[in-house]
Amino acid sequence: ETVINVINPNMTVTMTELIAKAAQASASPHTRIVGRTARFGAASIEGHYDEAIAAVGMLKEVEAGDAEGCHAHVIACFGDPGLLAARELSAVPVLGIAEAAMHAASFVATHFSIVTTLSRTKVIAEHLARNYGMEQHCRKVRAVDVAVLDLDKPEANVRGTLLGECEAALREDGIGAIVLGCAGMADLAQDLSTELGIPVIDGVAAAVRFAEALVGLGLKTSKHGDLAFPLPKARTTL
Ligand SMILES: NC(=O)NC1=NC(=O)NC1=O
Repeated sequence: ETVINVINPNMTVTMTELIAKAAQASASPHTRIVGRTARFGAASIEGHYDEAIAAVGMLKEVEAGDAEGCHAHVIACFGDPGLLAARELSAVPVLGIAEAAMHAASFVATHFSIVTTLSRTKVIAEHLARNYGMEQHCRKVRAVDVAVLDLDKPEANVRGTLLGECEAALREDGIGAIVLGCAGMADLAQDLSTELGIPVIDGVAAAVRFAEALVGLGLKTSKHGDLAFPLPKARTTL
């Protein structure tokens, strides 16, 4: 059995449930998904400050997963908060949903656009695309301006707004695929992909399958050099 620790770095349990459901739907039969929720940080992550404090709570859940002997971690927030810190901390593979989604999109299209939540978080996705060497593939980061915790509210009409933004991207951006820029959109990818007739990628599903692939390849996070375990020293623990 492969155990994948899927961490919601925000503190909203209903989002963890949506994420874990999407993760299990994507996983192979012999993979067990353990969904974990950050117990320190923010109810939702919508900016640099939220990401900084959420990373601390996320890292505690990496420790919990490692203590349980999980085979890989998925950081299920589109900012990939604390990704390299988690890779230092853990010896098993750690994937962020943004990195996984962008790579999946680059395998099926020459160019893609990202559709995320609030306009103020677009810069975070732009920084990630640059850091991941994806600037040649990522044409544009768009936003639907729906708050993360409103994504599951019927009155927010997220599906309709997302569909409209995706159609504009298809018309204007010269792309072949769309990346959904929030873990809270995980349940919408399939439906939008069918409606638009193009790959619409949810990073939760992509990260779970890539994690299974790395485990299957016997690959673990390298502890030589940059991602070696953190140096022992006095630290404030939660
Ligand atoms: N772009 C985003 O809004 N990302 C996210 N904020 C969260 O709280 N979870 C996400 O995936």
